[in-house]
Amino acid sequence: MNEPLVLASDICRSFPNGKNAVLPVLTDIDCRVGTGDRVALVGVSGSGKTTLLHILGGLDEPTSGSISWPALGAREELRPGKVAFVFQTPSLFPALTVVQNVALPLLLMDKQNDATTKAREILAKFELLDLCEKLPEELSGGQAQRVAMARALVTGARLILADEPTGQLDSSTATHLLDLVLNIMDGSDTALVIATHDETVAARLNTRWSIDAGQLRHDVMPTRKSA
Ligand SMILES: Nc1ncnc2c1ncn2[C@@H]1O[C@H](COP(=O)(O)OP(=O)(O)OP(=O)(O)O)[C@@H](O)[C@H]1O
Repeated sequence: MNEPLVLASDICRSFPNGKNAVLPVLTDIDCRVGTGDRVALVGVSGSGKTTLLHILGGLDEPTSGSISWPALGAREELRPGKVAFVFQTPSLFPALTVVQNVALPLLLMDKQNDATTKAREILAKFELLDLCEKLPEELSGGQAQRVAMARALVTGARLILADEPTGQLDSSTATHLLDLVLNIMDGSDTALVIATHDETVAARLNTRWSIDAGQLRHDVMPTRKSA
């Protein structure tokens, strides 16, 4: 059953824009993310992809409209256990090793006992076991994004929101990251929403949302198998 994780209705988001002016970014947006969904959120730079992801994950609130998380609970209960973010810019803690970075959300959830074991398990799936004791500064961009993805998946969150996770990677590194993510999530109920400029990334996901001039268009794509 495709259970609703996020329901957004008539969402508008505007920002102050100089004296007495506002910048409307999102206008009357309706959307739903259900269990197991794989959504590509596309749109030109500045179209509002990050803004929408932040609203869907409860990091930001709409100016008007309503949003709820029927299967997840209240906004303040979403993170880190139920909703996980992968940010556009590097977000690993520089003083923590790879395995410590990935274990961190489990520690925040008071799951100290098996945090390191779980972190190592997910790092193995991302082909990163040999980098466990490295610091973020010792990683390539592609390795760092794999660690960030591993950290998002380690808690068993039911919704992963990834903001251009491949945006700074070359195409073969980007493809490898996406292959790993889709294979690891294959058959899982966890939903994935990826904001991307990259049409090859978007083509790998079965639902496509595009933002243009504040409006969200929904295109359902034929299901594609991960490589
Ligand atoms: N906190 C803020 N205050 C004011 N304006 C903002 C704020 N956050 C976003 N904006 C504006 O909202 C618009 C949409 O920004 P957003 O980052 O959501 O776009 P995007 O599609 O994710 O862009 P990119 O692909 O370049 O990351 C931009 O014009 C941006 O300047």
